[in-house]
Amino acid sequence: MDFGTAHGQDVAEQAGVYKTLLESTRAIPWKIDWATMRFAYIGPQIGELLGWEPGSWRTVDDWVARMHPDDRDYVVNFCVSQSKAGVDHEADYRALTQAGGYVWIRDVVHVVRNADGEVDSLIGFMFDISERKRAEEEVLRLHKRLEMLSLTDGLTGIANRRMFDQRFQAEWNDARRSRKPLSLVALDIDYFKQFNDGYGHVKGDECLQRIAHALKEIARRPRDLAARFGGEEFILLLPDTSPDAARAIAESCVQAIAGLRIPHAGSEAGDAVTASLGVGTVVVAAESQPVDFLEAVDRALYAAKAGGRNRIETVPGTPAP
Ligand SMILES: Nc1nc2c(ncn2[C@@H]2O[C@H](COP(=O)(O)OP(=O)(O)OP(=O)(O)O)[C@@H](O)[C@H]2O)c(=O)[nH]1
Repeated sequence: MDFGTAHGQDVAEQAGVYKTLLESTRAIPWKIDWATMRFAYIGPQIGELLGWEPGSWRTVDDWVARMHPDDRDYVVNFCVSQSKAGVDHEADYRALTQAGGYVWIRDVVHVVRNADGEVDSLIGFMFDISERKRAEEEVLRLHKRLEMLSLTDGLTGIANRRMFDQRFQAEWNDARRSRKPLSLVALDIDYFKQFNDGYGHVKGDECLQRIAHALKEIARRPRDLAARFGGEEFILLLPDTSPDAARAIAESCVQAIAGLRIPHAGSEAGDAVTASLGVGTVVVAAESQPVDFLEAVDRALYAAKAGGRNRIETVPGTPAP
């Protein structure tokens, strides 16, 4: 019996089994020779996944060239430094397909050292993680949407009280640093209870929507914000806005609402929908509080109500422009 041949056959058979195993998994095996930086092997599955034939993967440059440009620097630097240090690692990146698309890959890399402890080669597996990435992106998208919804008023689609509170605090802090005037315009629809009673809640909702839309058109500078404060009350946050400019914006609100000509037979302030407004401007001092300013503007609004409605009142002591 020729043991040598039998042993040789066993080894060959075993190698065949391993090759079949490697090439029938969904993960794509590969090997790079460290000295030459050439692919010693890449599984044929790569052709199925990316469209590039196995033979076209010659050197690491082919790998780098077929990576999304935005991922390239980070992934290459990371993999090279880990490999040089002899540390096993993994990296996620988008691989270019022959058709011009991208597939998310997780590359899991093992650093093989020779008897002297020097890096001999890299072997690894590429996994197609597109599904997982899609799921992650979907979660992120839903999260952003949820966050946006939590800051938006459901009826009118403009900012809600929560968003106003956040932005007001941020602008307050900014105004304190910059010493630039910060203005608020608070607006409450007149005799809205009678409107609902006379025309019904659906028309009431429609009225709120139209007014919200008009206010959003007025608060149009990038940092301005029109928000529904609650019920039939709205508020405009106007950073870097002088008392005169804030007053002019309040007047625009009055005109815009008049321009909508929403009939309101039950109003004692006219035969169309009107609003009462409070306006205030502050140059923020170190010790002053946003809530005090907001309350002062709200008091001006109620002074406008008490004064007969369909008018604008200004917070007393509003600083000169
Ligand atoms: N249709 C509709 N009505 C609302 C909504 N939110 C608040 N309201 C109504 O707004 C009305 C507010 O009434 P009041 O607070 O008495 O104020 P008003 O009738 O406008 O009186 P003045 O503000 O004093 O002129 C109530 O009838 C609420 O039901 C809403 O989302 N949709």
